Formats: sequence, structure tokens, C-alpha cells
Amino acid sequence: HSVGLIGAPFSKGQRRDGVEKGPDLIRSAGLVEKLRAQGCAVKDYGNMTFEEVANDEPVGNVKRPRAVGSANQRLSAAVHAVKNDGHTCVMLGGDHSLAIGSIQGHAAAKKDLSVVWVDAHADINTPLTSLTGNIHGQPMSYLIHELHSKIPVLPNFSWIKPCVSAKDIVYIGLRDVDPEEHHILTLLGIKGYSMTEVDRLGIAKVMEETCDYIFSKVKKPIHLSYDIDALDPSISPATGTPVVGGLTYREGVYITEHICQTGMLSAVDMVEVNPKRGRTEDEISSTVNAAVDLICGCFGKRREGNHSADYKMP
Ligand SMILES: N[C@@H](CC/C=C/[B-](O)(O)O)C(=O)O
Ligand SMILES: [Mn+2]
Ligand SMILES: [Mn+2]
Ligand SMILES: [Mn+2]
Repeated sequence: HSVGLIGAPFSKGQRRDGVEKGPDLIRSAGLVEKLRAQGCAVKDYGNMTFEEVANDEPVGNVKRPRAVGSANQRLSAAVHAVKNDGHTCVMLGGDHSLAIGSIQGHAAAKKDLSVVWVDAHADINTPLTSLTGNIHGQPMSYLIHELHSKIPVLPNFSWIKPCVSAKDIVYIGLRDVDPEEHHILTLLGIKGYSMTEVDRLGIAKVMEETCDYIFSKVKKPIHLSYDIDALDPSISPATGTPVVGGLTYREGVYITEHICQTGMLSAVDMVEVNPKRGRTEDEISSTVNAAVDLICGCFGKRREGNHSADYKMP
């Protein structure tokens, strides 16, 4: 595996400070060294810088649109470049509004994508359905062809072109979906495995069905957008919007192991790690270590163990 790593220390898609510290926390937990130790080539492109936007007044109830639009335009270019360099892109957030730029940039390099969205939330509110105005609850609405007519003009958002079809999306881990979002998911017929389906089917069947579904016609490159709050807060409490009844650590890792073995993973987002939401160092490290382990699972780490192809027994 060849990995291109981008840090996106950005927090303005939501209200809580601290999530911009995610990239460096995940690096300091040894992500790059661990990926290299398991045989990956890793190029770390460093952390992005984002322009300060003054007087970023809400538009309707959409908060910080200019900062979010500008940051995602830069991220889109960065992800596009990483893909053009031939890597699987790993984007470390930062809040989930960054999926706008990550998926847009990925689609610029690989036009036909499937999206696996692992999250307690659907993040598919439009600017007009959002109850909070926080853009980290809206990213998918800007990206989906079938919702384009429902998106109003927003400053610094005109560069965004819908790039994903509803039929190419699968959600896993849902358990806190707004009524307006549930209507959109139903209307568009978007495939979703909520925690109810995870309980009913088991994670192995969920992943088998997910891959059958996204590969049903053409085998499209996978964009895996992983919100750490998909995991149960007992594992990952240090996040902005924790929701009880989440994925176990084992289920979370199984998802990444299964996606890895498809050989179709093309980009990963790992977002919403927020150290300020951890009440103890242990809560922060549990959250950060889970994020690292999930990414390592995406790139070949196996719980059965691994050994390099060229290993020679002494
Ligand atoms: N549906 C809520 C929650 C959003 C959660 C966003 B997250 O999944 O990125 O944490 C909203 O629209 O504000
Ligand atoms: Mn999210
Ligand atoms: Mn979430
Ligand atoms: Mn979150």
C-alpha cells in the first residue's frame, strides 16, 4: 500500500474547539511509523493551513459558510494532488465538514466513486433542513447529484460540483438521524445499516452486503469516510457529538479489515477526534488509539497477525 497523508486541522464545521488538534494527536500516536512497520510506503504531506475569514456571518442558519467553503476548496486540491501522485489518500480531521473537500478532490481524480460513510449520524442535512446550521451535519447534501436542486447558493461554495450518486452510498453505524435526514435517506433510497441492522445481521453480514451492493454493477473505488463517533463512546469519548449504543472496537476494526481486503480502497477520512472532549488522558488516548488502529486496519493490519512477504526464518 502507498499512503498519502494530509492533516486538516479545521474546526469551523461545528462549534467546539479542539477538533483541529486531531491530525497532530493521531500522528503523535505513531500512525506513520505503524503504517511503515506493516509494510506501507507513507508520504506525509503535512498539515494544511486555512485562511482566516473575518465577518463570516451565517447565511440563513448556516454557520461559518465562507471559512468552511474556503477550507474545503483547498482540501479538494490537496486530495486531488495526493491521488494524482498515485497514493491512497488518508485525510485526518478536523470536523466532518471536511468530507466536502475530501470527496470532491477524490472525485476529481477518480470520477466514479462509491462512498462508505461510517458514522452515528447521516451528515446529510441540506442548508434548509439543518436544525443547527453546523456544516459538519451537512457535507453529504452538497455532494449528491439527487440533492443538487435543494442546495441554495452559499459564499465560497460555488466551486462544489455534486459527484456521488445516491445508489453508490452506504451508511454504517447510524443511530442519531434527524427526521429531515431520515426523509432524505428514504426519498433517495440510500442504503443504510443502522445499529439495528448491525445488531440484527452482525457486522460480517453488514460488510458482505455493503460490498455486494456497492460492487453490484461496476467495481468503483471506495471513499471511506470514518467519523470516530461511529464507535461507542466507551471507546471513543473524545469527540464532539458522542452517541450511546455505538460500534464496538471489534466491529469498527472489522469494517476496515473488510474494506481493505476488497482492494478497492482509494481514500479514507478519519474525523472528529477532539481531545478537549475527553475528560481524562485515558479517554483521549483511547479515542486517538482507536483512530490509529482503524486506519492501520484499512492498510493491511490483521488481528491474526502479519508477516512480511520477504521474511526469512533464521
Ligand atoms: N444532525 C446533527 C448532528 C451532526 C453531527 C455531525 B457529525 O456526524 O460530523 O459528528 C446536525 O445536523 O447538527
Ligand atoms: Mn460525521
Ligand atoms: Mn457523527
Ligand atoms: Mn462528530
